[in-house]
Amino acid sequence: MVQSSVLGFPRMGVLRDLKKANEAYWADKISQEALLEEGKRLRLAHWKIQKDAGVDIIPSNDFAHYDHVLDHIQFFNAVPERYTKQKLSPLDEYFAMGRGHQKGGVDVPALEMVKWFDSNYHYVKPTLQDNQTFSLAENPKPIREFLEAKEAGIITRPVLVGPVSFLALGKADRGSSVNPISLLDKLVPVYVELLKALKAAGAETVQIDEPTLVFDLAPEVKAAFKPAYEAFAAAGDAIPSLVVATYFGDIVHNFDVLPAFSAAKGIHVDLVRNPEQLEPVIKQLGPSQILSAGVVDGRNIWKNDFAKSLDLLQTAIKALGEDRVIVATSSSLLHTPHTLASEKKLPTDVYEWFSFASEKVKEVAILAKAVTNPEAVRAELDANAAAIKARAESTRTNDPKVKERQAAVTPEQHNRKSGFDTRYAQQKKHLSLPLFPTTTIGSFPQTSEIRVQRNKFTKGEISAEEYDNFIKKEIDLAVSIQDELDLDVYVHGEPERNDMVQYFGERLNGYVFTTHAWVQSYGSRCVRPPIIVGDISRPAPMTVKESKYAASISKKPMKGMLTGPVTCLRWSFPRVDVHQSVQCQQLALALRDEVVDLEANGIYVIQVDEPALREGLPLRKGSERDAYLEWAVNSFKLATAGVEDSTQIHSHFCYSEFQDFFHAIAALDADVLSIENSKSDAKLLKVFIDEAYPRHIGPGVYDIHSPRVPAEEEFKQRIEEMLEFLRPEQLWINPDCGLKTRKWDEVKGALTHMVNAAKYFREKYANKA
Ligand SMILES: Nc1nc2c(c(=O)[nH]1)N[C@@H](CNc1ccc(C(=O)N[C@@H](CCC(=O)N[C@@H](CCC(=O)N[C@@H](CCC(=O)O)C(=O)O)C(=O)O)C(=O)O)cc1)CN2
Ligand code: MET
Ligand SMILES: [Zn+2]
Repeated sequence: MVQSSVLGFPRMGVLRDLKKANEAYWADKISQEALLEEGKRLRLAHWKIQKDAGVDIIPSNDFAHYDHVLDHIQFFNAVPERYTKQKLSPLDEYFAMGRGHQKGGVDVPALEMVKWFDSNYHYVKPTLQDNQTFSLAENPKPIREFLEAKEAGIITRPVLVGPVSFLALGKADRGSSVNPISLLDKLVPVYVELLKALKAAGAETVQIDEPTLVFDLAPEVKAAFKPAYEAFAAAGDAIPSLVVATYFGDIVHNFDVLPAFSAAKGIHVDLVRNPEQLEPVIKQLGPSQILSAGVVDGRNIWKNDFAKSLDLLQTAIKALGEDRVIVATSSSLLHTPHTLASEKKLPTDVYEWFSFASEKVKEVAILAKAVTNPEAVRAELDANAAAIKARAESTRTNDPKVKERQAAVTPEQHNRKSGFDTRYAQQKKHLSLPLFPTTTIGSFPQTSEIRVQRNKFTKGEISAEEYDNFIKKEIDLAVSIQDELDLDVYVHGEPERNDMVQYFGERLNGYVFTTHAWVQSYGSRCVRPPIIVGDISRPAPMTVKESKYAASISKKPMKGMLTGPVTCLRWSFPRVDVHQSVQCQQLALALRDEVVDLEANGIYVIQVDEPALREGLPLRKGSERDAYLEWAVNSFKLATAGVEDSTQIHSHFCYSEFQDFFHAIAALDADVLSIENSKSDAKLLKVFIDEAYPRHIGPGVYDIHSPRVPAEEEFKQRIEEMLEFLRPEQLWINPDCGLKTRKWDEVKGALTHMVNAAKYFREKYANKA
């Protein structure tokens, strides 16, 4: 019999229940018991959804109150001393690592949080010491949750991040220099202890995730698999059997690692991303090893094409036999929304094209039956074929006008009229900016008042005019505060935007959007990615009204604010029927019109944000990366190059790893770049001298993720450090990202100090000149 399996289920619940419970607990509105009870309720509900769908292998320990990697940090007792010494309850210590803790005399910042592979999910980085030790926490979470499910009558397959990936995804703590992978010998025995305990509790199999296998691995990381998995093999029957799971890429380039898993029961591979790895992987399996075939997409919301999946599954069964193939999701379903059933406003034809997590678990179960006995699920197969056909034939997907315009794109459209020196000379005259110009990244606090008014407008409780007037008042407030702060380039504050991507999706043809399709981004923060269903075009200006109004009441240059084509694409659910480069170029053309319209309406500084440009970089070096960089950079240039030399194009990136990516950022040819650098060493800026970067740069001078207001001295010191690497006439002074998650008093305090520091250097350098 072919079995079905799910690698992980989303945690938030139907109505973002977990977000609400966590935030209520943080605000002291509910007790710790109430929060833990809510977690338990959600886990049970999610197991039941999978059981009722007929899934054979259901995961446990995939749930997390904040992040699953953070769970491992805690149950392996790898919590840095700055947290343990606070003697908080385990739950509070856990949240302190996730989001910092400032309460009752305790003041510790959060651990670093970074992107999970190429997704918009963020995990907490294991932060390791030179003298790091590991041990198993008392009553560790994987055991607790396994028993919880068992009590409810479900024998689950616990999920663990494997030891090599756990270490490889970590880093040395500040002040330590340990190479994380060198800690393997200390960590593996603790895994063995945990696996033994799981076996004793009744677990037959464990899913052990080693997703780093899709990367190009450093030799010492690659070499770590053998000793780790030999230690597991040596434990024999004392531990459950293991299925080693990989996802988000292919593992063919790491086949020399596979012998390390010879004692494992099976290997899971992502056949959505890389179907071509199926046959080579089959050849690599040991004589009785199982293939877990990831055919149902964990990263996107399209209904599975059963005919296509069944083809892959048949190939596997022919080679391995029914008992050695498991039908699975490609990855955890963490990256998909909870259920399509909540969507009451989708066009009916389009509704039939999608599957969210609760529907995907049914697909896995149906495929497992269909592959050996199609007649048993004939109705489901027919309905699926009809839905796939309807989408293929839909007129929604095709817009001949968009295609015509794409066919007519010329190389010249990607280039500004003149080089930077000529442009800058004109911009200087036109904008009359001082040395060390100050600005912000776009958003100002999204207050609860703003959310309430938007919600009322969405529900029809206030009219469009009332909502517009409210937004105007918010812009008035933002402008008057910037007057007081004496900033140099203003922003309107983005009060009209629910989210920097969703907002644009809602204004473009070719998109549909949802009402409840939330996906966790980090901790309790969620996003509702809009869905690209067809060719994209712009029916009308999207931001001109607000920017024009803001400019009309402002005595300084007003910066227009757009989300770039790559970020719009990456933070949406893209189509899978045309290449992403095609969708990105369509977005670029729509944004190009917006940029030109902003300019025509008196906006002469325009920022096009691309924070997802780096995240979209293919995980492995090589030709795929080069191809991505070419179309991604071209899309940005196409979107922005339609303006006069005197109009200044800014772009913003909020991640610090720009070194390996420098050439792509430089190739964008933006007049001004703002980058997140506040948490890293200013030395990283050296690349800008080494590469003789000619244009202007605003490395974030402070971290907006923290409520903390840095002193004026800290700003001065930071700027002083930056001036070691950047020329004074090149340097802008700005925060490291938008201020939407902050409160107004924090913003005013920090920006006052920031502007004062800029003025200090302005004076100092004026005297020098
Ligand atoms: N798409 C995207 N990805 C990103 C970022 C980003 O800004 N956008 N930033 C980086 C970090 N990730 C982030 C992700 C989410 C949030 C965030 O603040 N999310 C908000 C939701 C934002 C939103 O869409 N809000 C809507 C809907 C608000 C809402 O909750 N409405 C209630 C009803 C209104 C109420 O009574 O509160 C509901 O629908 O239930 C709005 O403002 O209109 C949240 O989780 O709280 C921040 C950073 C990387 N990835
Ligand atoms: N303009 C956007 C903002 O200020 C850029 C955010 S990048 C995640 O919020
Ligand atoms: Zn940002």
